[in-house]
Order: sequence, then C-alpha cells, then structure tokens
Amino acid sequence: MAEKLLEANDVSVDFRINNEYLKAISGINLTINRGKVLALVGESGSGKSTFATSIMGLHNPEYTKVSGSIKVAGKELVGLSEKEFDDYRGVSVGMIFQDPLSSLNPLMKIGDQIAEAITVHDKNNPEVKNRVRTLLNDVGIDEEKRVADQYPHQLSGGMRQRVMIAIALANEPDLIIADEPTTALDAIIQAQILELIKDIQKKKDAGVLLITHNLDVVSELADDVAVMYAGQIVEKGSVEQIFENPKHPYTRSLLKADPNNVRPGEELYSIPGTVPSLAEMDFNKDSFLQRVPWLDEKVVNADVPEQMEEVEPGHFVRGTAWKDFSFDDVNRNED
Ligand SMILES: Nc1ncnc2c1ncn2[C@@H]1O[C@H](COP(=O)(O)OP(=O)(O)OP(=O)(O)O)[C@@H](O)[C@H]1O
Ligand code: NI
Repeated sequence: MAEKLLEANDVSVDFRINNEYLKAISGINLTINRGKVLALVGESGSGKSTFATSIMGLHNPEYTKVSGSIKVAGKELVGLSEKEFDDYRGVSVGMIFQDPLSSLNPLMKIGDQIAEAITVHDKNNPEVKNRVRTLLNDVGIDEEKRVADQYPHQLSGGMRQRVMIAIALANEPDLIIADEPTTALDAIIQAQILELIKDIQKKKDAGVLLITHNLDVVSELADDVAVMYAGQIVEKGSVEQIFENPKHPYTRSLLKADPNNVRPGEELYSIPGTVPSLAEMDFNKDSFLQRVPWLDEKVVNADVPEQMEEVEPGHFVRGTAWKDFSFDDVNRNED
C-alpha cells in the first residue's frame, strides 16, 4: 500500500462574515500518496487556497471553522491548538506561496531567515550555517555565501522564490504545498522554478499539492488532478483521465478555456458568468450548471447525490447532469 501523506475527509471551512458563518468549501475528500503530485485547479474564488490554508493551520480560529478530518502523514490536524500547529508547521509540511516578497522578512538577511526556519525546531543545531548553504544549493543557488548575506529586496523574483522553497524545505517535509508558486514570475523563470519543484519532489519522494491556473503545468507535473468549483470537488482522477476523458461540464469548460490551447487567429473561449460568492453558494446543487445557458431549469435545480460517482477506476465525478453532456455541448449557443 502506498503511504498516504495527505488524507482529507469531508473537509469544510466556514468563515464568519457579519456574525454569520458562511461555508466556503464543503465535503472535500482528497488523498496524496508519497511521491505523487496532486494538482488542484479551478477558477479564482473556487476555494483552492481555503483548502490549502486549512492544511497549514493558517486560518484565524476567531472567524474560521474547519471541520472534517485532515491527516498529514497519519496525524490528525483538525482541532489542533495553535501551539500544536506551530510544532507541526514546516516540519511535516512546507508551503510555497505565490508572493515571496510578502512572505519574507524585508529586514532580515536571507541566511538568517533560512536558519530561523531550521532553528525554530532545532534551536541548538551547530550545523545550521552548513545546512543553510546546502539548502541554498539544493534550490539551485550557486553563490550561496553571497546570497545568504543579502536582503530580500536585493534579489530577483526568481531568486526570492528559490529562497522561499529553501525555507519550505528546511525541515525536509514529506508534504509540500505550492499555491500558485510561479504566477508572479516571467515564463522562463517559471519553467525553472517548476523544474526545481519537480526535482525536489522526486529527490525527496515527497507528496505535493500544487495549486495552479496553468493547465500546461498540470499536465507536465501532476499525477492526479482535482477540479474545484464553488467550494466542492466536481471531478478528480489521474491526469490522463481528466485531460483525455473529462466528464463534468466544468472540467470541460476549463479545458476549453485554457489559453494554452488557443490556436493563432482563434478567439479564446471564456466561460460565461462568474463563480458564486459565499452567500450565493448551494452545496446541494451542481452550481456550475447555472452558468450553462441552454440547460433546462429542472436540470439546473436538481439535487445532487452526496457521493461522487466513480466512472472508471480512480475517476470520480460529482452530480449526474454530465451524463447528458457531449463535449460539443460546452460550445453550444442558446439558440
Ligand atoms: N478569510 C476569509 N474570509 C472570508 N471569505 C474568504 C476568506 N478567504 C477566502 N474567502 C472567500 O472564499 C472563497 C474562496 O476563496 P479562495 O481564496 O480559497 O479561492 P481560490 O480558489 O484560492 O482563488 P484564487 O485562484 O483567486 O487564488 C472566495 O469567495 C473568497 O472570497
Ligand atoms: Ni488562491
């Protein structure tokens, strides 16, 4: 049996807004095995970061409720105190954020920040300096001595992201979460950083949760894909299943709207409508159907079975409306 590094079962997150709790994600079931990359995709506002943040224990408990079960390397995280989360964070799981500049301390030298990430958990380690250099080397920085003495603003965006990755790796976590790790970088640097994440993942045999809007990146890096819409997983499976045999109309729409697929001279398809706000969400329905203009109201408003349907081994789809869809339907006009 493959070792499960992440097991999320029936995970929900509610945010308190104006004294009322609103659900942002609901019923999330996802697993990542050792050595595997799971890509989480979906439009802006679908709940991807809300899920990632719950694994890191970074939601403010004063206005956030996380329920269900999230196990990392077998350890239950839901219900941990902040102190317990502090001991866990960075040790079993490391996170790479989109914007390194806002996550790094502007007043602290790079070497000291990496050392801090190590020493938080092993304060008297005499080898810290060496370890910092090794980490910088691991993320492809050759001039590790010079870089260790610099401040974040003295580095390029790509270098800063490498430093962030070094920090995420400081304690050799089994699980790495990368939330849009390359969005702020230009194309060449993006490719280098992704290559780096892939190398590290292979070398450490880590599990990776990769959140990205770039489906090319997904097809290159991911083993499995989960598609999120309006706070729920609407489809999941292997990367081949999702790309070659997409079932849910949302998955099909996302693939069709992929800018990597647009041919020269062709206009890029954009999905009509928008992702619902938290107040508008209905977790008993297949929310995406509201954005399919030609669908019958009865179909749109039908309640959806709680369990996803397994359409082929390991390939799961939410709801039933997809059964009536052909691939061309995504394209269909109202007439
Ligand atoms: N702390 C919060 N308080 C209230 N609402 C929140 C909070 N964080 C996120 N939300 C809401 O939850 C929903 C999901 O947001 P989330 O950031 O998880 O989406 P996302 O899929 O990561 O989007 P993006 O691709 O833009 O990063 C959105 O409607 C967002 O406004
Ligand atoms: Ni996000």
